[in-house]
Amino acid sequence: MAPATGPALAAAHLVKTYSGGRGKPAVRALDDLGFEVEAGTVFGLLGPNGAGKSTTMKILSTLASPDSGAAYVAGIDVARHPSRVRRVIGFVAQKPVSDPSDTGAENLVLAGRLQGLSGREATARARELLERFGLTDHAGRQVKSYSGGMARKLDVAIGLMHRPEVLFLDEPTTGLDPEARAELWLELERMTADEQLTVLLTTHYLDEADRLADRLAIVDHGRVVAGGTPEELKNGLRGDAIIVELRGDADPTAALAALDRVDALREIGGDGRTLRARADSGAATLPLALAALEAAGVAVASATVARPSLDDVYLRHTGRTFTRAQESAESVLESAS
Ligand SMILES: Nc1ncnc2c1ncn2[C@@H]1O[C@H](COP(=O)(O)OP(=O)(O)OP(=O)(O)O)[C@@H](O)[C@H]1O
Repeated sequence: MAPATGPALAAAHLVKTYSGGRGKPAVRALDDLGFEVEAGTVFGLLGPNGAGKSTTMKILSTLASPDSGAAYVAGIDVARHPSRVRRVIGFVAQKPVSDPSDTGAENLVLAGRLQGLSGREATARARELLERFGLTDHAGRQVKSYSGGMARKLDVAIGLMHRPEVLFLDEPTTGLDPEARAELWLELERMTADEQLTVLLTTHYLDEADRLADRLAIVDHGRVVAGGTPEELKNGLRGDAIIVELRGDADPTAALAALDRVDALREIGGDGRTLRARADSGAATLPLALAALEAAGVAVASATVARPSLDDVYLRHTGRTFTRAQESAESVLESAS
């Protein structure tokens, strides 16, 4: 019988608290967080800013230690054997790692040499990765002349030089324009199909998680609040979402009360002028909802029916929409800076 192979990544009961500093309260970044990732798959950690994604990634990649709990990469205990773990992982951080005054090829070869490849091996691997990421024609140009998308692809290639078993991608498309994001998604999909790689991806883009991740953990306040494939998570929500945007002069409280009177609607909630509810059949229920709003004198700017999205999954598990969570995290970060 073949030996049982364990998960490529495992985090169990991770707790991490940062001291607040200068009289501020301590921050519990991770609060009993855990998940497992099967080898050869892409696993997404999805959550708004401050949810604890980067801290989790830092612990798994040996850059930080948890207060308690355990983490394993390729079956290796991260706390006990950090240098063994470092040999099997690649890490693509949010900030670029390439030297802007060197060429793309020089950056790759240097990264390979630092990872212990011979000059010949590094040159061959660099050529292979430049080809894979469509950078061959730009290999001899200084990185400072690259577009944001090209520089990001080079960062990913640098992380792959030593053929890691596990690649960490920390918010890979943050800061890229939509076209460059779409292109990088395509490259990442090709990369995971070609290389026998396990990928841990953090993102605060719902569409990115939906597109790239085989399985997801939705992280909120340092905990995994839901996990599964994107489809499983969405299918777990019965029925369609009805989204109503109120006109500026409409009263959201009166609108919520009006929707409450429609029997076919459930999980009614609101974020400012955007109201959401669920119904088994969105198309059949929308006219009833609009009639109830009209009868209550509530002016509607627009109304839509949508199949469940990851935003609905997030709302179900955290009680707030992803956009609202992201906005409030950003305002906390702004007031702290
Ligand atoms: N070095 C640190 N010192 C103090 N607090 C920290 C430190 N690093 C992270 N935190 C706090 O821990 C919490 C989790 O942060 P973390 O960076 O892990 O979240 P995240 O989900 O990755 O968010 P982001 O997308 O902004 O990186 C946040 O409240 C953050 O402010």
